[in-house]
Amino acid sequence: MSLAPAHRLDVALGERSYPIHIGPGLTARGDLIREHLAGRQVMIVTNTVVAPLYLDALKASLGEGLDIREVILDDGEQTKHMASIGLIWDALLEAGFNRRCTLIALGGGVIGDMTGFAAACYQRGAAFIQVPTTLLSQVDSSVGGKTGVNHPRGKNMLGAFWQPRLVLIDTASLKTLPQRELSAGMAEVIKYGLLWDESFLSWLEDNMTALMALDETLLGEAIRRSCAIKADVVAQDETEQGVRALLNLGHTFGHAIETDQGYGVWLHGEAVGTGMLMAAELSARMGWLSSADVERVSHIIAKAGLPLAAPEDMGVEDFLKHMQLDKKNVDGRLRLILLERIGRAVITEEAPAGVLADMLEHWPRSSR
Ligand SMILES: NC(=O)c1ccc[n+]([C@@H]2O[C@H](COP(=O)([O-])OP(=O)(O)OC[C@H]3O[C@@H](n4cnc5c(N)ncnc54)[C@H](O)[C@@H]3O)[C@@H](O)[C@H]2O)c1
Ligand SMILES: O=C(O)C(=O)C[C@@H](O)[C@H](O)[C@H](O)COP(=O)(O)O
Ligand SMILES: [Zn+2]
Repeated sequence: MSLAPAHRLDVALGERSYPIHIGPGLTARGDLIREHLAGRQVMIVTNTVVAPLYLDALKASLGEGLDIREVILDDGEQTKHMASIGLIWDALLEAGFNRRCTLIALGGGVIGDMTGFAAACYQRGAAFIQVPTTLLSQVDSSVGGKTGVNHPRGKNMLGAFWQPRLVLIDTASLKTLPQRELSAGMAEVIKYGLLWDESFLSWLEDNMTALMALDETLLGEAIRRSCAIKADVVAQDETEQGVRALLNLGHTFGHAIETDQGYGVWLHGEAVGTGMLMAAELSARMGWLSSADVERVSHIIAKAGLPLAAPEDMGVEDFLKHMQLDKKNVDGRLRLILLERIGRAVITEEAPAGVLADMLEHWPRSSR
């Protein structure tokens, strides 16, 4: 008999509710996946880095009697565009798959976001399952159903809300993850503490050194707590009409950096790390955070190995140009996620333009 996963959480969305299983070795638990397949037809979507590491194990665990195909995409954020979605659709049609097929995303957030988007549109909606293999995708992108691709003018500008049927998180897959990617994922973990749960932030401060050294028990706990917060927020506001926007803390600045520098030059998590510190500094200028609070944010972001300075060639106007296109804005008014205090984020249109511009002008810059 198979062992139970270490943790199970649920994203409560009525008839579209789904489980998140977290634990080491879950890539071998094809039985958990089989329960959620729409039919016999299975398309695994992965990339050239992840396929040699985990594709065979996943296929073997799915067992007999299925029609399993695969599409192996190029790697990287720069591949997160419509042409890659076309390749997934081509593979599905080539295989003759119908509406009762299931797409499985095996990889990081780029693969997860694209597989979900391809599934959302395929024959007006096919089932999909997330098997996330980076820290970032395990704590954030695999949960909540935001799917999509980038446009040269802006991050995630084309997409759909489309929920997976299952999120299967094998924490052992983090052993092969490069340290830079671990840091990037840690940015989104820190985000939950900053926006929702001060006690989680304190726990991260106490344990960051061990987490960055891949302590398995602590990482499992960080992933569980992160997914629990995300599942809670998404269950309250699936399509970002209100509270879900708080999950965008640091992203207005971060997406501006990613778009400006060219996708993949700054990792998403790196840009979010710097963006969260910028949000903290602006919150202090609004009179909400103290300078000790900002120092606290700066310290944990640095401890996770994330950059603090903005790109040296990005001026105030570059930031503002990208921020004007942000999806949260309403009728041309800039909406930001700032911190009222540590552990409590707010959506605001109140930041004065002059204060924002001054903050951006004096922000430290460096080359990468
Ligand atoms: N949908 C959401 O809610 C949401 C949330 C956060 C981020 N995102 C998106 O996620 C993307 C970033 O995801 P990411 O940080 O996972 O990047 P990624 O998908 O590019 O993966 C990072 C790198 O790690 C490699 N990799 C993956 N698993 C590995 C493993 N186990 N061992 C070794 N290498 C491995 C990948 O091939 C890639 O080179 C961005 O596009 C971002 O916009 C989406
Ligand atoms: O799930 C959410 O909601 C988030 O905002 C999570 C973010 O970490 C993630 O980067 C998301 O893709 C950003 O969404 P966008 O709507 O700002 O493109
Ligand atoms: Zn993010």
